[in-house]
Amino acid sequence: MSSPNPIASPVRASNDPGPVRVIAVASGKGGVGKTSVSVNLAMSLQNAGQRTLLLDTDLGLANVDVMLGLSPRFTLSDVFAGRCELADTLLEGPNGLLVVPAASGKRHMTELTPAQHVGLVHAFSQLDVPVDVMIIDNAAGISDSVLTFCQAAQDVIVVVCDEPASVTDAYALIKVLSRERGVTRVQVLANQVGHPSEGRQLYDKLERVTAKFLDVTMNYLGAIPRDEWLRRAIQRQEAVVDAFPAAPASMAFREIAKRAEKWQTPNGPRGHVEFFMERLIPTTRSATA
Ligand SMILES: Nc1ncnc2c1ncn2[C@@H]1O[C@H](COP(=O)(O)OP(=O)(O)OP(=O)(O)O)[C@@H](O)[C@H]1O
Repeated sequence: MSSPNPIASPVRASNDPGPVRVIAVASGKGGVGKTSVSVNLAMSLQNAGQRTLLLDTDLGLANVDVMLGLSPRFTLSDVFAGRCELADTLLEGPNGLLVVPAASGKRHMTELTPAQHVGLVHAFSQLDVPVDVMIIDNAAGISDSVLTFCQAAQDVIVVVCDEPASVTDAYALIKVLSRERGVTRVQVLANQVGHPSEGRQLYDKLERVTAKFLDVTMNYLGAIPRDEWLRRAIQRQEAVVDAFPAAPASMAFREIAKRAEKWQTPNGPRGHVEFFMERLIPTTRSATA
């Protein structure tokens, strides 16, 4: 197997971390900016002093590592193939951000079997790194994997943009999460907006229809402007918050991160998977072992 990964060695801080906050980023429709949101939100939280782990679960079209200019030696696909341990995949990104990369182009891997899900969450329970926040960058669509990761998270951010398909696909995702997976709260983030009011209008559109048909609490998280600096940062393989901190998108991401930091971690686990995910942190592990 691999040589020992320095990041994966026990580096637990002496102060016990609180429960890890798990935030899933999803969108329904592809290409709305979900990975850009995941990367920049994770980076903003890390820069604000939250020890953050960014998990790329998009096994079909992974690109978190590409966006951050990282060169994975192992990816999640290797974990599933038994070629390495989860700890071997851990990469250290800018400012100490931890990244678990997925593998691009493995279309057949986009759907995890229930056993692989259990294996993954079990592998997370074995990780011995202190983390305050875990951001999950999901694949587009409404696959079982997406639903499971969203269900496992304490908060779900649904990214929308100003395209009719984005709003209808976001609604379809929220509907399944609410009706089939017991998700009761959804944060909506509008991306690529031309004007702040555009974000609010998108949210209102979505909220009207969810209020009518679904039993789910919606919250407007805010908007990220359409920003040429973000595209340039992608070309430089950096998070825009690091490459161009004064860019409008960077300022918006920092605001969103501040809001996310204030979210209350629920007292009890929502479901079986969340129970295991919470074992990511050592204190809970000993309490639940
Ligand atoms: N706020 C923004 N301003 C300008 N361009 C943006 C913004 N957000 C995303 N983009 C553009 O949209 C493209 C797609 O973004 P991204 O890869 O983050 O989307 P995605 O939803 O994760 O896609 P996929 O579904 O394929 O994983 C980016 O390469 C970038 O050019």
